[in-house]
Amino acid sequence: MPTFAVFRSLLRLMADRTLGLRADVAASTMIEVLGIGLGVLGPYLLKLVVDSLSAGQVSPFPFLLLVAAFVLVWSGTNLTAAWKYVFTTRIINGLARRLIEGALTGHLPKIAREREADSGRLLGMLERLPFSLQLVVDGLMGRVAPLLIQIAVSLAVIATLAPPPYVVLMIVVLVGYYGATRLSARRFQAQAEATNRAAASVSQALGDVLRNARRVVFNGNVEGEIRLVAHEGRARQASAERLAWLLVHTAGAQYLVAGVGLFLLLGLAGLDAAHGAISVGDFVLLQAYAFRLALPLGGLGFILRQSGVAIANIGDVLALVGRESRSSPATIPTTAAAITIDGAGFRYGSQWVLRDVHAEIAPGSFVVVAGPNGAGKSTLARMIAGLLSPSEGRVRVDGVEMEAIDEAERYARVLYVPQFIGLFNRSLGDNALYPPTRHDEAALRALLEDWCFYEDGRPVDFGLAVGEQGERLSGGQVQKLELARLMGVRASAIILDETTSSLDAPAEARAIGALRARHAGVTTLVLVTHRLELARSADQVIFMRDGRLTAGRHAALLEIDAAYRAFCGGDAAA
Ligand SMILES: Nc1ncnc2c1ncn2[C@@H]1O[C@H](COP(=O)(O)OP(=O)(O)OP(=O)(O)O)[C@@H](O)[C@H]1O
Repeated sequence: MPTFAVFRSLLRLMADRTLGLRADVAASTMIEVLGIGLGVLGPYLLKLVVDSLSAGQVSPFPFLLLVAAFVLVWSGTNLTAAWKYVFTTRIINGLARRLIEGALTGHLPKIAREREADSGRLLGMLERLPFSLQLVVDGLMGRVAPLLIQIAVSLAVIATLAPPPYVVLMIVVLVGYYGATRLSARRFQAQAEATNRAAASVSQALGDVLRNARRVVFNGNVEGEIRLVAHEGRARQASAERLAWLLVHTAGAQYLVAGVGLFLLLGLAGLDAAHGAISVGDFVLLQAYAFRLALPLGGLGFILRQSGVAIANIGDVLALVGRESRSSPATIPTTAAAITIDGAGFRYGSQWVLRDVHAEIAPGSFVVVAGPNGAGKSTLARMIAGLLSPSEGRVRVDGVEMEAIDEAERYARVLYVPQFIGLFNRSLGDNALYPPTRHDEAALRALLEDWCFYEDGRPVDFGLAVGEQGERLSGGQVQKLELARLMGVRASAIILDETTSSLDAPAEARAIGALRARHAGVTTLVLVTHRLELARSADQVIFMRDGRLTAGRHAALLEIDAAYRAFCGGDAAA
């Protein structure tokens, strides 16, 4: 995102009434204006001190008054900088909060839908955001505007005190400085974006290793992974160094212009002062303003280097904000879904994994989707749930194509339970009662105890911290918890993508039996599974192989589909 677009978006957010930052922006601007005023006044008071000294006769009281005023103004200038920080901190926190909320609202649905979504990269991006805002809002926007004002005020003051050639000289120097900066700006921005991408790759690599700590450690590859992360780190470092060198070249050109200008200014002013054309005080004033301009311009170089990467980071986050709006609360469906799969197919990129499949799923029925690994079962399940749009044909729920329905409505109608149930690192109760379940704790506890949540019959502790991804629970317990939660969910259809894979056969039969009884007639249940115990009692089996499907009752499929017979193996006889 171009730098000015980033600035524009940030300014718009600062002015947004709902964000409540207007008062802080106004306060920080007023303090800045005060600081600039004092900053301009300081050198002028110093000139008066020097002039009164050069005049020879110094009366102590007015002189000390002048010195006191100078010291007060000097202290005030520094105090305003600290005072302003209180308000910029509020502005930065407000912006960070809004941007992080916006990015989560906009991007979470994408992460949920797409398997390739990369949460490590996003986490790094959001973690770097407050620091990036600090650099851009406080460092760049907070300094460039005052700097420009300061330049204008300094020029105006010099114009009133010094002969016109000095003003012309200063303008020429500033234009030259701007030109030297502008020349390398494009390369600088491209390199800053590359450095930001390299930083994101480090976040991604680190996130990946941390998430897979067990795989790394148990396979004895800590060294290998550290090397991999270090490799990404070196790439980031190399990119940051290239950025720093670009800045050195830019600074070289800038200071060549500024140095020549300063030499001419001080040289001419010194000679004029020596000849009495200007006073020594005027000379002091000129050099003070010249340095007042040169010092912040020099500091700007460092800010520019840091903020180039920061702007790229903020641009990335801004690009995620508002791509999807926060959905309005969905109406809770009251009838079971009828699902029609009509010539549907799906391809990932150019690779077709499903072609021209047809099936009808009756409302309120229990359907088992079975088939070998990679046959396309999850892909079909995700198409039914409206997470993937068919690449050909149509999938309709109650006669409506899912992509035509608002996202919140879509998920309220058809609830998809993914293959991997990642629990929150919260209490067992928080996970078990996670929305949209409407169960109460007592009912859920009774259910879990009935399903032998603990083999030894221990009471279920709802306050238990389950750990990251629920790792303090067994795989079967996680699935029992999820299935128990679903007992309290109201939806037109629930798609269980291998949600029973860790349960033993009796536990699976009991949990699915309970779900069927609970949702009888009001919810269509679709279970993706490799195990065929439940296929026998299902209202329909959808058997998938090589991206195609056959559908029917278990017994009928055994009759007509040799592949299904082979897939069932020993079960076929049963
Ligand atoms: N995001 C993706 N990008 C590219 N290919 C994908 C993606 N997701 C799945 N696939 C491919 O699509 C094919 C079908 O995958 P799918 O997960 O639907 O199969 P499945 O029948 O559910 O398999 P399993 O029983 O092993 O879970 C596989 O070859 C898989 O590699």
